[in-house]
Amino acid sequence: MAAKNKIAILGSGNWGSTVARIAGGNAARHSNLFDAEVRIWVYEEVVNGRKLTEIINTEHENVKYLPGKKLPENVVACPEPQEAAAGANILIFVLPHQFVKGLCAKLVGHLRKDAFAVSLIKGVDFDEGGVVLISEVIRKQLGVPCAVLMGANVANEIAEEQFSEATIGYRDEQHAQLLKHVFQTHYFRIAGAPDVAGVEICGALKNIVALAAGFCDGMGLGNNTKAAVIRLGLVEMIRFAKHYLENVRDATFLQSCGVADLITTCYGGRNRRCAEVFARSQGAKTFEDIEQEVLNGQKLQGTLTAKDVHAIIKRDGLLERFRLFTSVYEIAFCGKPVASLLEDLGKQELNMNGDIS
Ligand SMILES: NC(=O)C1=CN([C@@H]2O[C@H](COP(=O)(O)OP(=O)(O)OC[C@H]3O[C@@H](n4cnc5c(N)ncnc54)[C@H](O)[C@@H]3O)[C@@H](O)[C@H]2O)C=CC1
Ligand SMILES: O=C(CO)COP(=O)(O)O
Repeated sequence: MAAKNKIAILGSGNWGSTVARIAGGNAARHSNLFDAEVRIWVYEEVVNGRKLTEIINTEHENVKYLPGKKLPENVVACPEPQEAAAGANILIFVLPHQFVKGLCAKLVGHLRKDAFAVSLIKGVDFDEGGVVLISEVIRKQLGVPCAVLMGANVANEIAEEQFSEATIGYRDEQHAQLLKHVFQTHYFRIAGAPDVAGVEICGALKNIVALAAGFCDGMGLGNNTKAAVIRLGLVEMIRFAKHYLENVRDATFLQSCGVADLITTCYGGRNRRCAEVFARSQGAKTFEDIEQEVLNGQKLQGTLTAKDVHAIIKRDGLLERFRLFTSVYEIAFCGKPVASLLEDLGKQELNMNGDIS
């Protein structure tokens, strides 16, 4: 008899813990489909004198990253990733993208033969060849297929069970159908798109645009400016996706992973919040200072992505085609004044033919 589907969650931050509420609930509810126990890998740390894994396994709450929300009792915290992944065939990767290679290195040789992954990670990697999606990093390092799930998903709102949507980007339709059962609830609605690259790159790039939106907020600007920044950012996201990746579908940008995630992050995300603080500090604080001061251990993904994206578009002589991405990088890392964002955007001639290419 085939082994039962078993879910492991690799990562336990703000989104990882929220997803543990959802996947834990669904594993218990769909007992015909899933083993009830869901293990979650927790990067061990001491919180109020106790190990975080011990707190989660006794209080059923991640008091540091998702305080005030109970996790289902069938969610079991493990300090070692191999222990969390043992016996699981559905591996949910949900940790800051800078840590994914180190995690995968520990998992090599410890996975079930029929294991497959889904990445909820919003970031991107680069090598000499160009853009490397995080789902590709996972697929190559572990030798497992990897889908993605992205969307307009500010974790705290989903933990409140407010209605929202997400998009699964997949290659294997059977995996996607099973993943829908892992994630879907009455308040968290799942769509699919056979476009892993398109879904994933939207999730990574919108974080750069969110920094620009936060700069606008920090300068005290209003809704029209932010809407323009969101639109210009979306154009650059589409341009970047089409330039660097193959077969990205136009329809993907209209899914939750596209325009909806861009909007929610530009209004309610951590990248936006930290960029606002950065702009108000007028050069007195770095993003590293602000991440530590504002996020209590949570991590920014947009600044790293802005740096990496800038390196590749500079290498390829494309800075003029990506003025918003370039400007965000120069403001965040090169000491350019925040107001230069709008000067830079104002220098580009807009098309009179309705074209956005
Ligand atoms: N929080 C949100 O609203 C959403 C987050 N995401 C994405 O999900 C991914 C994970 O984010 P969150 O769960 O929010 O995490 P988080 O930013 O809330 O927490 C950081 C996590 O990193 C862990 N960590 C710290 N140092 C580490 C190390 N050296 N090695 C491994 N782990 C370490 C911490 O223990 C913690 O679990 C990110 O790519 C993010 O963009 C996606 C949708 C929504
Ligand atoms: O991805 C997110 C919402 O979908 C969260 O964005 P932040 O990482 O900026 O909070």
